[in-house]
Amino acid sequence: MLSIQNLYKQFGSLVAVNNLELSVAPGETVVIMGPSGCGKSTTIRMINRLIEPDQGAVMFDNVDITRLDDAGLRTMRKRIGYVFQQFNLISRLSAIENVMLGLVMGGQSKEEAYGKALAALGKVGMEQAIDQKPGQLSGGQQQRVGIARALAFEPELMLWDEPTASLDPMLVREVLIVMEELAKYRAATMLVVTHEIAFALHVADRIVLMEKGAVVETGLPSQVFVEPASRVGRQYKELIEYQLSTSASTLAGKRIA
Ligand SMILES: Nc1ncnc2c1ncn2[C@@H]1O[C@H](COP(=O)(O)OP(=O)(O)OP(=O)(O)O)[C@@H](O)[C@H]1O
Repeated sequence: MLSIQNLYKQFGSLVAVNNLELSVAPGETVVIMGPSGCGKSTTIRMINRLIEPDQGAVMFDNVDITRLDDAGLRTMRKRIGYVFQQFNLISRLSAIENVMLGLVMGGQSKEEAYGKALAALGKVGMEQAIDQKPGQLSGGQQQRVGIARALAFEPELMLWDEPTASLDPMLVREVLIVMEELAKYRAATMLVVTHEIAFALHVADRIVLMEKGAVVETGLPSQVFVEPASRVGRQYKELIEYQLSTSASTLAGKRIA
């Protein structure tokens, strides 16, 4: 469904993405991980051209997104949902107005947009708060509205750029649960950049590990995190083992276990 070929991006003298190759099959949930600055966000943003690639192709349904003109790109973006790290909601608009806005701007009638926005807010468990303004919502609720805004277009592909990174740790879970549900029901093909290891282990069909702008390893979570073939994979394995051992001993020490 999505095939990224030879993708390259340089900022000044810094090579952020270096001839990256990556494919995602229909319905798959692929999680991209790797150290800070390895080019994850730049890659995901080049797919819908929030960042223009210097070279390479992004084939989606046999169309090269990098070669689309403005009108073609606008049409294509309706098929590709994008969830940002920052929620980017408009503070003077209610939750449902935020979700409706893109639909109405895309030419849909208010009635049609309202119906789709309501359904999308229902999918993220926000039907009780449709009239609240962003300032009245928690960070987790705001991000769920951000997810509904993408879902309202019924996208075939959803791109997630660190969707929990701006959240208080106590609110991360509610967003991960929504993402897990979407992955479970294959609501869309999902390409997710995240540092949430538990989500990657539990929900991803496939993990892609990046280092220095390129893919260094790809495989099932059970392969990549258990028998890693790359340096980055071994670092994640050690991190997971450390987290498991410290949580187990802490729980035992606190007599919770
Ligand atoms: N607009 C820009 N101008 C200059 N350098 C940039 C720009 N955007 C990203 N970079 C640099 O490109 C490299 C890759 O950045 P990117 O944000 O893609 O990394 P990342 O893997 O998503 O990191 P993180 O996990 O910290 O978000 C980094 O060295 C970053 O500083």
